[in-house]
Amino acid sequence: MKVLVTGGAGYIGSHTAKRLAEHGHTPITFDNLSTGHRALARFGPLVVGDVTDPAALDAAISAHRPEAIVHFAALSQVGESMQRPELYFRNNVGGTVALVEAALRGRIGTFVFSSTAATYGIPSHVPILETQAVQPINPYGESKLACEMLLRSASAAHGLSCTALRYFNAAGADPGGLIGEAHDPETHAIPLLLMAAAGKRAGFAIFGDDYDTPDGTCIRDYLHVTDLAEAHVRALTLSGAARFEAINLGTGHGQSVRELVDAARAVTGRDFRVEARPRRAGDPPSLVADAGKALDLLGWKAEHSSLDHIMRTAWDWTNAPANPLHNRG
Ligand SMILES: NC(=O)c1ccc[n+]([C@@H]2O[C@H](COP(=O)([O-])OP(=O)(O)OC[C@H]3O[C@@H](n4cnc5c(N)ncnc54)[C@H](O)[C@@H]3O)[C@@H](O)[C@H]2O)c1
Ligand SMILES: O=c1ccn([C@@H]2O[C@H](COP(=O)(O)OP(=O)(O)O[C@H]3O[C@H](CO)[C@@H](O)[C@H](O)[C@H]3O)[C@@H](O)[C@H]2O)c(=O)[nH]1
Repeated sequence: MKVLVTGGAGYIGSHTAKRLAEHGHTPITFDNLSTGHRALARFGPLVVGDVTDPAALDAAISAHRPEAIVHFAALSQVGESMQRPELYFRNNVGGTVALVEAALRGRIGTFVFSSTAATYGIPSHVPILETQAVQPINPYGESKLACEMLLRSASAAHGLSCTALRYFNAAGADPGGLIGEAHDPETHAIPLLLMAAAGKRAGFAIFGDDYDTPDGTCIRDYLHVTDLAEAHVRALTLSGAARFEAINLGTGHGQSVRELVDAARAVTGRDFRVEARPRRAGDPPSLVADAGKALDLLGWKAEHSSLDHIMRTAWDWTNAPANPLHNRG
């Protein structure tokens, strides 16, 4: 199958493109390289373009004739979204509107969308089921929820088959050392910890140690990016016109920020400075997936997501020559 992968030059998109190619599919990456890297788009053709640009989308679709779309292209920093909500709605919602319209013009019937646990906001129950209320607490989560609403309606109106995958925390890197997480600036806990271990940062700040959790720090459900990639390939096989599903992708187990610190020290064998700072705005205390629906519908469960494997592969990637950020301070 030919699959248009928007955002395929980014972290999760590049791992999914690799997995698609391993399954015999052809990923066509469509990316504006705003936060992605040309070097990560190495598993099929790369079209440089913007998802908010209908003409660029039409040109890519008529040149490559994809049968399905996997849509990763988005801005995804919660803090930035609080400062510049209009940018997040324009890029994330505007891009998804343009892409749905292009899919309809190009008669592409299958659409897989990168959604997020941020759609739940502060959950009333953990682990979180897909039936729980979606009440995002920041513009990033709101923009993703708006996209889900469009996809649900477009599915009913036009017979599109749409799957919104609500990721919990993507982490780790492909063990081959050629692709991984390369955000600049980096805001995610695991790469920041490993940059501190590598001496590229002065230390690591824990954002809040006074939460109502066992050790006072936030709990998240960390999922290896190769597990995440496999779920997308399976989602493409879900069929049925006018079908919309929102599916959690997580392990069902949570880890605290302090547990991350311990794992980073154990895997790297290095010590680094760690200090507690005030809470970061917009951080829910605990986000853990109930991943039962993914098992039922996709036959998928996390298989490579031990914290040790996540940390080891992320550490190898921190030090890999192919990492676009390798030589930066
Ligand atoms: N990283 C996580 O833990 C996580 C968790 C939940 C959801 N997500 C979602 O997964 C997706 C991928 O996240 P990521 O961590 O790989 O981010 P990333 O920044 O590495 O990848 C996003 C890619 O999209 C591209 N892009 C952005 N706007 C574009 C536009 N208008 N046109 C074309 N390309 C554009 C960027 O250049 C980049 O290559 C995003 O939609 C994000 O919201 C990520
Ligand atoms: O320097 C840091 C960075 C993070 N954290 C904490 O570490 C945890 C994880 O933070 P981070 O890695 O930034 O991920 P999240 O903020 O949980 O967000 C990720 O996971 C969400 C779904 O759970 C997605 O919606 C987002 O796109 C994705 O970035 C949180 O409790 C943070 O407060 C720190 O203590 N210090």
